[in-house]
Amino acid sequence: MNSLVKKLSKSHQDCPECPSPRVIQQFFDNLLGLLFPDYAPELLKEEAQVEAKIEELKFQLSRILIKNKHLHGKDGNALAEDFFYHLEDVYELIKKDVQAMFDGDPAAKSLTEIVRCYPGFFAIAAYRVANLLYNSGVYLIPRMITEYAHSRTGIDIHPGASIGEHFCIDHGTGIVIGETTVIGNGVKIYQGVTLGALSVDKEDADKKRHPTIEDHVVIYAGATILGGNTVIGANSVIGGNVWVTKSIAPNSKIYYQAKMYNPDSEQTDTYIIRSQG
Ligand SMILES: CC(=O)OC[C@H](N)C(=O)O
Repeated sequence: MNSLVKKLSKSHQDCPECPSPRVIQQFFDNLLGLLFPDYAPELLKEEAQVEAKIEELKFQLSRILIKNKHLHGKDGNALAEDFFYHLEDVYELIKKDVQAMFDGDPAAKSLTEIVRCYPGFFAIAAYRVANLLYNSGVYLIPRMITEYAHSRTGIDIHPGASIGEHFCIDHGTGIVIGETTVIGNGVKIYQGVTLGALSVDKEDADKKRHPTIEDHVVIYAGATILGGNTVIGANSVIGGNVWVTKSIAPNSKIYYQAKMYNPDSEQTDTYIIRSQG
């Protein structure tokens, strides 16, 4: 017991001022409530209240970044200023995602429903906020934000992924989008989709390991698309449970056609690839 006390005491002493997950989660929840009143615990009825909330959150973020300089090596105040300077762009992007999720789901009755209920909204909003920080050279805090969304929604989007406008996730549980994934505009994906690496060698850390999904591709539930050189051409449809490790031409439809069990037949399951048109 004495040795455990000693070990724990040393690890507490050695731990830099790590931001706890709870601090980061609170910051993100408050930010989301500022951007989307449907998500806010209390409405900000006056412009002055909005301004005050922005200043409060900017102060919180700069405190976190200043206290944790070892995570980025930069000026925390300048990073926080820069983050809030670009926040309007992120806000506009998330609004387009909300519209895409509304347009993409016949079951959605209102934009409010998307913000209040859809896991895709929460996960994409977390990704967009995290990606803004990630692109300014801060790494651990964005990972904590997207992991918070992962724990809430089951949707795992790496903050380093690059995702275009009007991104739609419906249902979403079990989605994995890797660090070097590139996704174009107007892409729609369903639950259980993996955009992953073909191999997970540590030496490949600086390489593009995850696929590129071009504009207006739809990927149905459970599909797995792997590899940094794999490109899914624009306007393609990837069917449920399909496993793809090679590029697919634009306008393709690829789906897995399961055969019914027939004891008199030798037939096995087949993949079908064909062009739309
Ligand atoms: C999504 C995925 O393939 O993850 C594997 C590994 N974490 C990597 O980034 O390569």
